[in-house]
Amino acid sequence: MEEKSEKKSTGRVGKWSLAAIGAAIFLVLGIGLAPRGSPVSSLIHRIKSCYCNQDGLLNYRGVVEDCCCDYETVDRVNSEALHPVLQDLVKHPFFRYFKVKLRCDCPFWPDDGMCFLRDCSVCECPENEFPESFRKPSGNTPSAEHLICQGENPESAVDRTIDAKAFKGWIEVDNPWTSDDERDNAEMVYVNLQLNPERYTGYSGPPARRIWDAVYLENCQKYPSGECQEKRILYKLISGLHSSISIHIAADYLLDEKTNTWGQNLSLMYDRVLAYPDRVRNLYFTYLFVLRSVMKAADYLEQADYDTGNGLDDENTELLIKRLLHDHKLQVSCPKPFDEAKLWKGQNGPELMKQTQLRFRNISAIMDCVGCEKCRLWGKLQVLGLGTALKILFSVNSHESSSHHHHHHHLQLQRNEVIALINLLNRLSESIKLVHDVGPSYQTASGHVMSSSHHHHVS
Ligand SMILES: Cc1cc2nc3c(=O)[nH]c(=O)nc-3n(C[C@H](O)[C@H](O)[C@H](O)COP(=O)(O)OP(=O)(O)OC[C@H]3O[C@@H](n4cnc5c(N)ncnc54)[C@H](O)[C@@H]3O)c2cc1C
Repeated sequence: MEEKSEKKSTGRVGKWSLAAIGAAIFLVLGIGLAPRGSPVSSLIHRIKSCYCNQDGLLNYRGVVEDCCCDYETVDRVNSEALHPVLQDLVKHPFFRYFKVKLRCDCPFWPDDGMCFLRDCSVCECPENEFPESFRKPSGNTPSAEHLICQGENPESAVDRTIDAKAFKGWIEVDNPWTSDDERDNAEMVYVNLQLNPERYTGYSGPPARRIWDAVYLENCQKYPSGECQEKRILYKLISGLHSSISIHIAADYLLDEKTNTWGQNLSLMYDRVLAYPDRVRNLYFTYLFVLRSVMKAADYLEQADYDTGNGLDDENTELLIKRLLHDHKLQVSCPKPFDEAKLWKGQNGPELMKQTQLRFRNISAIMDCVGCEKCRLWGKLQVLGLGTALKILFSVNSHESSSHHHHHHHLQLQRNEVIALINLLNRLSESIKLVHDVGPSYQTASGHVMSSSHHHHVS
């Protein structure tokens, strides 16, 4: 396998050099000839924001499309400021427990074999592992029948061990962008996200492909060039999330099943994401979009109640949230990562928004059809996170006053939405860092398909 990939990657560098020369010729000719505002000039603008330098390495420069910050700033602020804070934050009790309906309740393909595979490991989870106040809303712990729906690989099962105290004081409110409802308590279980990292699970082939196809083909097709921002947004958000998922699979991959060796599979990262500049650009877009929503909800997030009954941890959570929201580097170099006020303004604005909302709800429902439990967990969490970002940016007070003060007066989030939002931002932040750190090194070391320094054995 290694040999095959080596050959592939050597060929790739050649292809990149040719692509670089081609792009340079195209730019030189195109800039002079294309009239302003024409499709060609918009294409040139896009190519200008991503080009290959003299070494043939892929390099991202300029402002991230549809956003307000450039690639270098995103990389710098992310690595130096946001990534370390987010990594710390998601380990705290408030952010590590996610309430989720894990039952595979697919409304689209009821006969999907994957969804009926049962494994009773969860039955062993003793009821006293759920803190008292976790159990109260639903009356009792959900039955094993309700809890279970996992794929055939051991890697795909969700570890449901719980070890902390409860949350309180959060209001349960609607989100017009998503289909799951936190109030649907009978079906919900709590999952410790730290015990269930998003990584390789072996979920692939036609079942996985069917999900992605349904997401893209039925709900957010790739837009033709020249399409308005409102029509691009959903595709870009999902594509950015898809890139992030692929990067996490490649970053934590089962390299050798026999010895249970996990590590980075850089050739996979390249083949699935880095080889497609569009997918990388969409990752940056999604990151900035979600980051903007967090910044817009700053007042709300700062005043929210992070009490889980773990004194010092909860105080730290509040401090870290403040640090994230008021980071000096971020405020100075990227104060408004995305400008949501520009959207839905035209005559068709409200109608387009309604369509986008319906499509997003559909995508959210499709997550119930993911036939691998761990993938479903992270799929649902991240789609809820995106839905929360969309709600913050577009649904709060959209028909009333748009004044700053008014906006915050009306914003209401479920605890679970906040958990999903911050965990999503952390996942995207990790992906941005991985692309930035290992992308160029992979291309330089063209013969090495896997990084040998990152392997680890798990017993
Ligand atoms: C919601 C969800 C969560 C998942 N989580 C996990 C997980 O945690 N661990 C795990 O091992 N597997 C997970 N999977 C499976 C994983 O995403 C892949 O489907 C699987 O690894 C097979 O990959 P593939 O190479 O066939 O391409 P896929 O990733 O399945 O892509 C399918 C097609 O979509 C297009 N495409 C790919 N990437 C992009 C992009 N960024 N933007 C636009 N179009 C794109 C391409 O045409 C590609 O052929 C998940 C799947 C889903 C649907």
